[in-house]
Amino acid sequence: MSSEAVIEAKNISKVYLLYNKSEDRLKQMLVPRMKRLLAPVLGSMFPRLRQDKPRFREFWALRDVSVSLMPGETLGIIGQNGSGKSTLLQIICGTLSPSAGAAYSRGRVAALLELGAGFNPDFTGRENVYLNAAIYGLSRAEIDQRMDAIIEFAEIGEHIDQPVKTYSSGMFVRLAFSVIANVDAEVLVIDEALAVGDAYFQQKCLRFLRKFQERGSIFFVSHDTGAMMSFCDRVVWLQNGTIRAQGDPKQVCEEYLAFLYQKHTGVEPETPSAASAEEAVSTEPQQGPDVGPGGTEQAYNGWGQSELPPPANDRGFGDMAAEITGCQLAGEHGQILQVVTGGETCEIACNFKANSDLESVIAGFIVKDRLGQYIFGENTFKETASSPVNMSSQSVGEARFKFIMPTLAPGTYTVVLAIAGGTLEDHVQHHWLHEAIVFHSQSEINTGVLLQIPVKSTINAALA
Ligand SMILES: Nc1ncnc2c1ncn2[C@@H]1O[C@H](COP(=O)(O)OP(=O)(O)OP(=O)(O)O)[C@@H](O)[C@H]1O
Repeated sequence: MSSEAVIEAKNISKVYLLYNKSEDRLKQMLVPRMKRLLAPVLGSMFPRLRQDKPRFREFWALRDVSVSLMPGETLGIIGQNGSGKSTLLQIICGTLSPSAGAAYSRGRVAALLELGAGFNPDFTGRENVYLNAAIYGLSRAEIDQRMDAIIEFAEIGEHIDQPVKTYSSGMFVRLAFSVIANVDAEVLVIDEALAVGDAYFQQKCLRFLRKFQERGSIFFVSHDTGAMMSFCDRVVWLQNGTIRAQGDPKQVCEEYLAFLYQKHTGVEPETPSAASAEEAVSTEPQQGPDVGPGGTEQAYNGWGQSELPPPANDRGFGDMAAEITGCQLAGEHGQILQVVTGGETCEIACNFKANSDLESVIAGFIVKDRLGQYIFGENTFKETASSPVNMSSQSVGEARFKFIMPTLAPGTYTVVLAIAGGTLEDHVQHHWLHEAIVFHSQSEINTGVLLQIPVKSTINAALA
C-alpha cells in the first residue's frame, strides 16, 4: 500500500462464470473430476475423456482496475449501469472477494452499499444500530452515548423500535446513513444511497458530507455527473469493467456526457421550444382556476386573501425577528405546482410575520437541486433599496416572485426561502428555511445539463 492512500485497490479483476442452464454448474463441478479419475484407466479407449469442454462462459465485471483514495480526498466513480461500480466498491469494502488483485484500507471505513446490507430484518431499528455500530468497532457504551444523535439524525420517529423489515427504502437509508455518520469513520464509502432518500434527507446528508469532507475521505458512486462535478476532487469513469478515464471531475464528466450524448444521438428531447416558452409569457389569464401539470386546484391566493400553506419543512436558522409562516409554488392561476416541465409561468409566494419592529426587510428564494446546488434565485433588495420596507411587531408581510420556470433536469428540487434585514452586503438573517418548498421536474432533458433555456439554433454550411 502506498504510504499515504487510505484505500488502495490494485489490479482488481472480478470474473463471474455464467452458465446457460443451472444443471451445467453441477456438471462443471463433477464431470472434469470424474474424467480425471477415469482417464488413466479408460483414456486410451475413449480419447474424448481427455478433453474437457467448459460449460460456462466468463464475464469480466472488472478487469485490472487500480484506484486509490488519498486522505481528505473525495473520489467519484461514474459509469453506466453494469460498468462495475458496485462490484468495485464491494471489493474495496471486503464484502466481495476479487478474482485477482487486492484491496487495502487504512482507518475506520464506514460504507453505505446495498440497501439493507448489514441489517437484520427481524431486529428493530435500535437493535440494528447496536449491531451495525459494533461492526464498526464501537463499544456498547459508545453506542449508548451516540444513540440519541443517531435517532435524531435519522428522523424516523417511533419506527426506531419497529423491526426494520417494516421500513420503507427511504427509512432504511435514513437509519443506515445516520449510523455511518455517527461512528467516527475516517473514510465513507457511499453507493448511490442519496438517490433513495427523500429530498429533505438528501439535503441533510449532503450538508453532512460537505462537513465531513473537511476531516475525512469519501468514495462516492453515482450516475449523477452534477454531483460528481460539485462534490468530488477526482473522478474515475468505469466502462465495461475497465477504467476509461480518470482525473479532473469536470473534464472526466464532460467526456462521459459526450459519450452518452453520442450514444443517444437520434433521440430528440421533447423540451419546450422557444415559441412555447414565449406563449407561456404572453398568454392571457384564463377564467377560473387552471390545473397545470402536477397542479392541485385551489382558489387564487391574492394578496391578503388567504393564508398560504405552511412550509414543507421547518429546518433552518435565523434570529426569528421575522418568521416565515406560509409559502407555495403556484402556476399562473394560483394552482399549487408539485410537478413542472419547464416553460410555465410560476410564482413563489411567501407569507411572513414580524416578531419585533424591523427595518429594511428583504425576502429571497433559491431553487436547489437534490445535491444542494443553487440553480437560480432572486431577492427583493433591488425593489426596496430606495424605499426600504419596515414592519412593526406582529404585522405580516408577503413576498412574491414571478418567473418562467426553466426546463430543469428531471428530479426533485427544493426552494430556500429567507427573510433578512439590511442590505445585500450587510444583513441579518431573520429566518432562513433550507427546504420550504419541494417540487419535481418531469422534463425530458437527457443531455446531462442542469437546465435548458429556450435557444434558437441555426447552422450553416457551405457546399463543397
Ligand atoms: N453475481 C453475479 N453474477 C454474474 N454477474 C454479475 C454478478 N454481480 C454482478 N454481475 C455483473 O457485473 C457487472 C457489473 O455490475 P455492477 O453492479 O458492479 O455494475 P454497476 O456499475 O454498479 O451498475 P449499476 O449502475 O446498475 O448499479 C454487471 O454486468 C452485472 O450484471
